[in-house]
Amino acid sequence: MRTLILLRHGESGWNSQNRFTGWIDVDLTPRGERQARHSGRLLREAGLLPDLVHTSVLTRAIRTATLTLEAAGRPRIPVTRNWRLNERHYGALQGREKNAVLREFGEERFRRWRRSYDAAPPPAAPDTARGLACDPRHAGLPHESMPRTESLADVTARLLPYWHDAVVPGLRAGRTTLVVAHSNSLRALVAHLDRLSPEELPALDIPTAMPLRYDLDEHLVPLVRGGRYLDPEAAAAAAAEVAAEGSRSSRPTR
Ligand SMILES: O=C(O)[C@@H](CO)OP(=O)(O)O
Repeated sequence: MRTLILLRHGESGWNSQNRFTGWIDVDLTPRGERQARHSGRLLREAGLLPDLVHTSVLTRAIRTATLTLEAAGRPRIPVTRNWRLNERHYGALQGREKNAVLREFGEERFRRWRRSYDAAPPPAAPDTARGLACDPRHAGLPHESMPRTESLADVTARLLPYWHDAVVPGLRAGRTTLVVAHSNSLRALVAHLDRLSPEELPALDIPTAMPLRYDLDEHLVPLVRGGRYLDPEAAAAAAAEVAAEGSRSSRPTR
């Protein structure tokens, strides 16, 4: 059996302000830091100690991984970072308040942009892609392929090569593997593992900083479809909050 743990970063500044974030590099709030440490304690209590870690190149995932590993008592294990685990590029919606986007474009478009498989939000301005191309974190991503918006299908297409080339070998070698990423890169990964259909995808919401355990057979098929959250009740409540974004106001950052 192989064990994979999926973890969305803790609350970021723009999560608390209810803003679309995407590739914008927003840091954790103090609450997000506490959530990350709590995730580490949950791992330790469950005796689920990672051997390998993969994160995106975004600060909120990198810092969540660091704080989680410290609290789990595994601060020095190998961590690999790659842009392919980044959040979905949310195009021109990045930085905008979810409530305002819902009011401006209506429920149906808002839902399609957030949770459908194939709809991409309107693209960001071309100069944003030029800025990303200069960032050394995206070395290996050709300038002309730098995204200006992404659907979940696009995220799946850029994520799966990393899954197969970098994550799967560790799992096959029997290493307990932690992947610290984002709402939509993890939705893409869960959809792949659980073979979710495009019709099942809209109902999938990943809460912040709730470790999700997948035990996989030798073909990397989950023994339990959907995996198991280490704290299932808290995860269900937090996932319902994510689903309701757009209709909630921002949260004070403490
Ligand atoms: O804004 C984003 O980048 C993501 C995560 O916060 O939003 P959503 O969960 O709505 O896809």
